[in-house]
Amino acid sequence: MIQINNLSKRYDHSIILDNTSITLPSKGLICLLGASGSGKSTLLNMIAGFDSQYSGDITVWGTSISKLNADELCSYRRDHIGFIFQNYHLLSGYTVLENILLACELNPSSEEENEKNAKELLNKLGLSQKKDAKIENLSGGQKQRAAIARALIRNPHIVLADEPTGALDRSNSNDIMELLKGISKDRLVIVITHDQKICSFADNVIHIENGKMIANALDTQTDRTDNNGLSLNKAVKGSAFKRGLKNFNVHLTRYIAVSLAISIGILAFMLSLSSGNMMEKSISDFKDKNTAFNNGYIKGEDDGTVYELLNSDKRIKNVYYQYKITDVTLRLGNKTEVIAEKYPLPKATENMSYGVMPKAGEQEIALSPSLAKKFGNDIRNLLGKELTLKYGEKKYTLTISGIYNAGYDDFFVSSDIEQDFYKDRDGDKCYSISYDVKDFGDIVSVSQMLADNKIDSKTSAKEVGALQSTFNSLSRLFLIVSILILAIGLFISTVLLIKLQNSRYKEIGLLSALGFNKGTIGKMIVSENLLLSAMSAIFNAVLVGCTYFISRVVHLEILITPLQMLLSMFSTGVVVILISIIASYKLIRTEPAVALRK
Ligand SMILES: Nc1ncnc2c1ncn2[C@@H]1O[C@H](COP(=O)(O)OP(=O)(O)OP(=O)(O)O)[C@@H](O)[C@H]1O
Repeated sequence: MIQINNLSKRYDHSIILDNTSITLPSKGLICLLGASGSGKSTLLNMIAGFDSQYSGDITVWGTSISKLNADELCSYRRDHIGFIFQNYHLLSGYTVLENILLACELNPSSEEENEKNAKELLNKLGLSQKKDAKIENLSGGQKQRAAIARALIRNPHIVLADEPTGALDRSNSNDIMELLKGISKDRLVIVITHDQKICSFADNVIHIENGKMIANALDTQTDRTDNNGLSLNKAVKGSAFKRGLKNFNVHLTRYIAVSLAISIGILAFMLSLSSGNMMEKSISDFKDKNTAFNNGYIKGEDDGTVYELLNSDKRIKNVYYQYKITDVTLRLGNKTEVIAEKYPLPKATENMSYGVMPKAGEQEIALSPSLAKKFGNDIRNLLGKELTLKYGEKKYTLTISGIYNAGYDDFFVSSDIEQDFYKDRDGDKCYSISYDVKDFGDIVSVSQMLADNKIDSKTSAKEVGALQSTFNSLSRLFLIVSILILAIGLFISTVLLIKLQNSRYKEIGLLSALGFNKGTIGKMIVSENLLLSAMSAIFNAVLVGCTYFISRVVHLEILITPLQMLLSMFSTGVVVILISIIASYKLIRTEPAVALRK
C-alpha cells in the first residue's frame, strides 16, 4: 500500500502538487490522467524515488521513502520499482539483451540466471528474435517491449509507466496494455496516459487537477497486512570498471577523435620544444666543422690596452700576442719545404676544404692547398699524416688535421704550439693578438663589445649571429604555430567531450533510476576517463614514434629526447584527465530526475 500524505511540489514559483493525499493499493492497474503539465510525471518520479525534493510524505508498505537517504533510495528503486519511460530510455549501441541485463547488474543472482530470465521474458514479449539486435534498429513497439522487459526483469512490486503507449498505434497500444494488465494481478501498475481508451484497462483512474489527486474510492482494505516495512537491501557492488569499459567501446569513435585531437596538439607543442635540441645539434655541427669557431684575431701593434681589455673580460680566455716568424722548415717523408716568413692570420674566418682546424692539445697542423701540394698530389690523402716542423731550436711532430682555402704557401698550428713559438718574444712589437671566447653564446656579444671600443677583430661572429637569429625566428614561428595547434586540439577535444557527456544525461539518469548509486556512476565515468587518458597517451607515443621515423627517412633534424617523449605521453594523459573531469563534473553531480529530463 502506498500512502501519499499532504504532498506538495513546486518548481520555482509554480505549485505543481498542492497539499494532496491519496492511498494506493498494492495490486491492480491505475491510470493517471490529467492535462499536460498537471504534474503526472512529477508524481510518478516522486513515487519512484527519483525526486525527493518535496514536502509531505510518501510511505510505501509502511516505510517513508521521503526520509530515505540517497543510497537507500537507490536500493528502493533497484529492488521495488520497475519504471517504463515515455521515451523508452534504452541505450543505443547496446543490444536488446544488454539493455535488459543492465537492470540486473546490481542483482546478487548469477549472470547465467539473469540471462535465462531475460530470455524467458523476451520470449513472452515476442522479442526473442531480436535479443542480439542493436536497440537503435528496433521499431517503436519493439523498443517499448524491450523497455517493459527491462522494467520487469527484477520482478518489481511496483511498475510505473510514463505514457507507455504514447508513440504506438492502437494495436500495439492494446498489446502493451494487455501485458501490463496481466502483470498487475500481483503488483501495482500505475500508467500515465492521455488516452481515455487506455483507461478501459484500468481498475482505477486518478485525475490530477489543480494540484490535487482525485480518484473514486480505491480499495486498499485488502492489503493492510503489507505495511510491515520495505526491505532495503544493501547496495550490491556493480563492476564500475566493466561498465566503463563497455561504455568506452560504445563511444569509441568519439573517444578516438578526442584522443587524436589532443595527441596531435601535444605532439606539435613537443616538437616546438625540440627546436631547442635542433639548435644544439646545429651548433655542435657548426663547432665540428669550424673548430676555430671561438677564436678571435685583432691585427696591429698594441701598447697593452687591448691586451688588458681582453684579459679583464670574464667571457674571454687564452689571450696572447702573435708575431711574425721566419725560416720554418716542414718535412713530410723525404720532402722538405721552408717557409721564409710566416705571418699570423685569423683562424675563425678561414674556410676549410678538407678536415678541420688544429685543436689545442692535439699536436695538429692545417696546410694551405699550395703548400700541401708540395708534399703530395692528392692533398686529401695527407689528412692524418705526420709532419715534422722545425722553428729555430724547436722541433714538433704534428698531424695534418685539415686543408684550408688560401692561395699561398701557409699553415696554421694550434694555439698551444703557436704560443710556444713566441716564448722568447717579450718586448718585440706584436703583429696581432689572438684570444678565445669561452662560450658559444658569447661570441656575438664579445665582437660587439670590441666594435664598441673601436677594435676590429676577425671572428666567426657573423656566422654565429646568423645561425642564432635564424633559429630564434624559426623557434618563435614554430612555437606560435604549435601553441595554435595545441589550442585547437584542446578546443576540439573539450567540445567533443562536453558534447559527448551532455548526450549522456539520460544514460546516467537511467542508471540511477535502475539503482546505481552516485559512487558507482562516478567510478564508471572515472574508469572511462582513465581509459581515454591511456588511449590518448598511447596515440601520442605512436605519433611521436611515426614523426621520429619519418624525420629519419626524410633526413629532418627533429630531435625528441626519450625524456621529452615520456613527458609528452604523461602530459597527454594528464590533460585528458583534466578535460574529462571538467566535462563530466556536472554529469556526475546531476540528480536522476533532472538527468532524465535533460
Ligand atoms: N526540473 C523542472 N524544473 C522546472 N519545472 C519543471 C521541472 N520538471 C517539470 N517542471 C514543470 O512541472 C510541471 C509538471 O510537469 P510534468 O512533467 O509532471 O507534467 P505532466 O503532467 O507529466 O505533463 P505531460 O502530460 O505533458 O507529460 C510542468 O509545468 C513542467 O514544466
